[in-house]
Amino acid sequence: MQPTSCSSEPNQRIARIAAHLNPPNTQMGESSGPARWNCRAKGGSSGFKVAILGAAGGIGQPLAMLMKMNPLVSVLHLYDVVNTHGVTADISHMDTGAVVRGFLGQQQLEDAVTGVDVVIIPAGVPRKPGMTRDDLFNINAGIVKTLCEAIAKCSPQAIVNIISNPVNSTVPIAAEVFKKAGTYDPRRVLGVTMLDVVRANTFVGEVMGLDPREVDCPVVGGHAGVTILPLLSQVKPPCSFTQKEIDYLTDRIQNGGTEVVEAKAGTGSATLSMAYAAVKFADACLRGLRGDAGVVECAYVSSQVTELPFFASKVRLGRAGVEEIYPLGPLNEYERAGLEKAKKELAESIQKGVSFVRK
Ligand SMILES: NC(=O)c1ccc[n+]([C@@H]2O[C@H](COP(=O)([O-])OP(=O)(O)OC[C@H]3O[C@@H](n4cnc5c(N)ncnc54)[C@H](O)[C@@H]3O)[C@@H](O)[C@H]2O)c1
Ligand SMILES: O=C(O)C[C@H](O)C(=O)O
Repeated sequence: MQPTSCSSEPNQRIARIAAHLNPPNTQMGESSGPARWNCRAKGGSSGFKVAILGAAGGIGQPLAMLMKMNPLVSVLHLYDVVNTHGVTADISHMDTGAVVRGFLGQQQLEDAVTGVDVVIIPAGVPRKPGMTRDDLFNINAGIVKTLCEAIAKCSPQAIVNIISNPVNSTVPIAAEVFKKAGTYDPRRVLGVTMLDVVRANTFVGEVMGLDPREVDCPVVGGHAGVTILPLLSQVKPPCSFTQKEIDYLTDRIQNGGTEVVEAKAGTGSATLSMAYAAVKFADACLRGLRGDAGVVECAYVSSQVTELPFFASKVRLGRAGVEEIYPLGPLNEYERAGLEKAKKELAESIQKGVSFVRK
């Protein structure tokens, strides 16, 4: 039997492995030059380059694991201000195609985002019981702004998936940062509201005795309280709900995040279901980038569906990012009343985000 062919000499191979087991000193704030800590010098599969910013966090870790399993990803950049090396070492042992590289601290941020196709941002603090998502604004607004400044500079063509709360404000913040840098493409900045759809499909499935994988419930508006507007009249397969079921489902979908925050009792908010939803959404973005037809998901984007500058609705994803935004479709009276409430709160959250960057 012929030995497997390999381009490098055995000594070089060992040296390469040793280099990655003894990474350069990259404690927070220290830079180690452009090489960084590459867990493998060569990748297996051809595919897309994805960066996760906030990769060592509650969402970031399972998200990184699931993205390492995604066959569309060939290079995975993991960035955080703490603990990136541990997460990178751990995930890099998975025998899937993507090459994993870790980046630690602000000085490595630009390297982390350079040349990537998709950036996913779950960086920032989560809620504790009694807090609203807007209570996170003071800390997370600045984090998202800094991260987007680096993306605007180093990867202006990247598709950006924003998870950090309050999404209703952090997406406008990102848009303003890109506008300031002269690199804004509204098709490429997307707020991730997928978890609302995931929850809606699950809860509708429970009530109607359906497999949640067969349920498609659009959720529009935004990602906080009353701005989360499930369109139960448009559920597929078509379902006939009683008013009691509609009240129950609307309340449960709008407060699904709070349900998890309270159950976690001060230790954080949804992380595992969010990582699942984030990967589902990022995978849709990657399939769109690849040129797949008919990739449609809900997302919070720059929009003309209502008079507000940002709104979540069904969008078609393609090579350029958001290639089409679908109208809301026929709403019943209950949903029209919900829409008015949602728009009022959304308008304030959007303005708050815009003012934060323009001040
Ligand atoms: N969009 C959604 O549906 C949704 C769902 C769940 C959570 N979230 C939000 O996601 C965010 C993260 O939640 P989590 O549970 O992972 O929190 P976490 O505290 O567990 O993790 C956040 C990570 O961000 C990192 N971080 C902090 N500042 C950073 C910076 N400047 N640059 C890079 N990384 C930085 C932290 O070091 C940490 O590892 C929160 O704002 C939360 O509200 C959104
Ligand atoms: O509820 C939160 O604070 C986190 C997230 O937005 C969620 O919906 O689970």
